[in-house]
Amino acid sequence: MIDVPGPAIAPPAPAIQVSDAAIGFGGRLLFSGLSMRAPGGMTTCLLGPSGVGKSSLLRLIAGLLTGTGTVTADDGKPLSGRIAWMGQQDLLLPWASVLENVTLGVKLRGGRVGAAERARAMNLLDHVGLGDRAGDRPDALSGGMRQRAALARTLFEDRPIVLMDEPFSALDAITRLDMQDLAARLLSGRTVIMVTHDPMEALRLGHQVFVLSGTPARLSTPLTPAGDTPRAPDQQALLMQQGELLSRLRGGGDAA
Ligand SMILES: Nc1ncnc2c1ncn2[C@@H]1O[C@H](COP(=O)(O)OP(=O)(O)OP(=O)(O)O)[C@@H](O)[C@H]1O
Repeated sequence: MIDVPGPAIAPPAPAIQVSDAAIGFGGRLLFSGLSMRAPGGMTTCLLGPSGVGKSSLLRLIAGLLTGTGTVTADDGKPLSGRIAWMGQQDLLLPWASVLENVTLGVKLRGGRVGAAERARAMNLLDHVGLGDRAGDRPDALSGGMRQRAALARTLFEDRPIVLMDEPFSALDAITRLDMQDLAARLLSGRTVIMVTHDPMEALRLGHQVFVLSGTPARLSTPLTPAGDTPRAPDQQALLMQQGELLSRLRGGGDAA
């Protein structure tokens, strides 16, 4: 957890268990009998070909999509209210300042943004390197800065579970590496499930990496890269695992 002023320390992040999940649209089954565990306080990455059902699985976990099966936390408490979401589009309100965007959740819940909330948001903006841009409108920021603002907004919600759907895919390669470093640092200790198209991103950030593939889709046995995150992209072991993931993505991988 990052050092932010606030009344409470976030409790330990729970593990998430998906059991026997199935989703279909218009008579087409994306997957069925799918089970997956995302360990508490760790990052689980999900790769797979376009259209296989990664976002649908993430939305099912978020409770945004109805399917069958169960999604539970291992502490026995409901998931509702404990999940923050970050997607590919930053969804910043163009007429609000960066600071107002970060604290938006308070207003959406009918609350008032007071000095404590502003201080916490400013602290987060400092952490993502936007402390001096708090008063700017989002259209004055670069794409990378906007994603950093979106990350600050996600962190402001201070939820133990963070679901991320291709959060960095719109960024150039270098900005993306920087964002991965930042995310690994700031999301440490939370239970994160991240959908990405980039095997190296998954290997840099994930404590476990699944590939979802096939029709209907199945999950591979997870890869579990060694070492702390974010891992250096030029590690020999990571490059070999990248090859393994690419082969799984092309359909040659194992399915659990
Ligand atoms: N609400 C919906 N109604 C009907 N079909 C849907 C809906 N949501 C997703 N689909 C379909 O389900 C399939 C899987 O979509 P999903 O977005 O989960 O895939 P994905 O693996 O995340 O793809 P991508 O990597 O391209 O984002 C697609 O064929 C998509 O058109």
